[in-house]
Amino acid sequence: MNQHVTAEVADPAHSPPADREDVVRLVDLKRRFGATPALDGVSLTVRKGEILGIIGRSGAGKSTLIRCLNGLERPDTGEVVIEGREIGRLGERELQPLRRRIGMIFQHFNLLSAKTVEDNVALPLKIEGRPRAERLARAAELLDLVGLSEKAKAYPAALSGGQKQRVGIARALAARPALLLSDEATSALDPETTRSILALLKDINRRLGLTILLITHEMEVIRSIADRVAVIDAGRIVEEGPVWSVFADPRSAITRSLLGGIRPQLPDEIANRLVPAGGGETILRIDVAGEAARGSLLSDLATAVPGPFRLVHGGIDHVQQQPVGTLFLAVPGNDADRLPKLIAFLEAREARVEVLGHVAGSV
Ligand SMILES: Nc1ncnc2c1ncn2[C@@H]1O[C@H](COP(=O)(O)OP(=O)(O)OP(=O)(O)O)[C@@H](O)[C@H]1O
Repeated sequence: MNQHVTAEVADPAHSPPADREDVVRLVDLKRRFGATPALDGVSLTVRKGEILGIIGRSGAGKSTLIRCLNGLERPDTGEVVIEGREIGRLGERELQPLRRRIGMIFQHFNLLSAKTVEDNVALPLKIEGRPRAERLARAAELLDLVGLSEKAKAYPAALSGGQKQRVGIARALAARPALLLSDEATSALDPETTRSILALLKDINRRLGLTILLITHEMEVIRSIADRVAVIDAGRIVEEGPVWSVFADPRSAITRSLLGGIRPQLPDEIANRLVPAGGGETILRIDVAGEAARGSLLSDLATAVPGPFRLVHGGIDHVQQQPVGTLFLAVPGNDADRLPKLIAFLEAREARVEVLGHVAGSV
């Protein structure tokens, strides 16, 4: 892939953010289908230059949110403001140019099979009535950006899924949008291709300052590239914040459940032996992040509260360059004073500690 953005690509619409102005602002959006509140008071902003991930389970309201954003659906109440313009009051004709400010990529790519790769990429410019030479020049520039120059004359059927999505990304950028809206864009791809597409999106975001709103049901996608995450459930935003802090300290049950697969869990062979009370060993779950996870927490703990403990599972991971970790400790012994001291020491270091239970003997 071309690692250098040409001056022609890095136009003002793509320049890095000078300030934190909002590209999209949703204010108390409500949309009901019969008795179902698909959106139940959603307020959100997408800031210029950021990658915001919206995650939710099936039926949470993600598609309705997207349709309200691109004007295909009118909310019952609330405002959709794109680059400072409230789209709710606009007629279909006024909506068209605003829609072009949003480039979209889709789970199933939505390429036109009868058109070549370069014509697919150039399609938004054709709709704008741009001359063919200009369209093809822009398509060539974008195919270079996504690393597919040699496929310009190929038809979509000759491409792999990952290549098709690269074409989709190039097409979404053709009209120099203010926002790239990614609707489950990696859900149909294998893990390796997913990683390469997410890396491409991150790269485009960094180098061109492109604002991205990414809708997904996979926490791994959020973790790989988003700056901020909003969790939607039953039409409401139940949690929102920088990705690393939501990973480190998920507040809602739905976030914890969405994180379930990628946060360390107590191995079954220990979890199955847990009992609420008794002798043997006490099993602690310790969640740490940021500064607390950077220091020498465990050796400091051993010095401050002498006596044995063992790390039985877990470790420190990195999310957005921030350490985020979960440690499972087994603390033997029946010194009733020691456990509260251990917990107090850890909490003073801003770790969250949970006593999961006890195992007879040792784990
Ligand atoms: N046109 C419609 N008519 C009736 N109910 C609808 C309609 N569109 C959405 N809903 C309902 O609104 C709720 C939110 O649906 P939505 O499609 O926005 O969720 P989603 O998060 O995109 O789900 P998925 O990931 O499965 O696509 C669901 O209960 C859905 O059944």
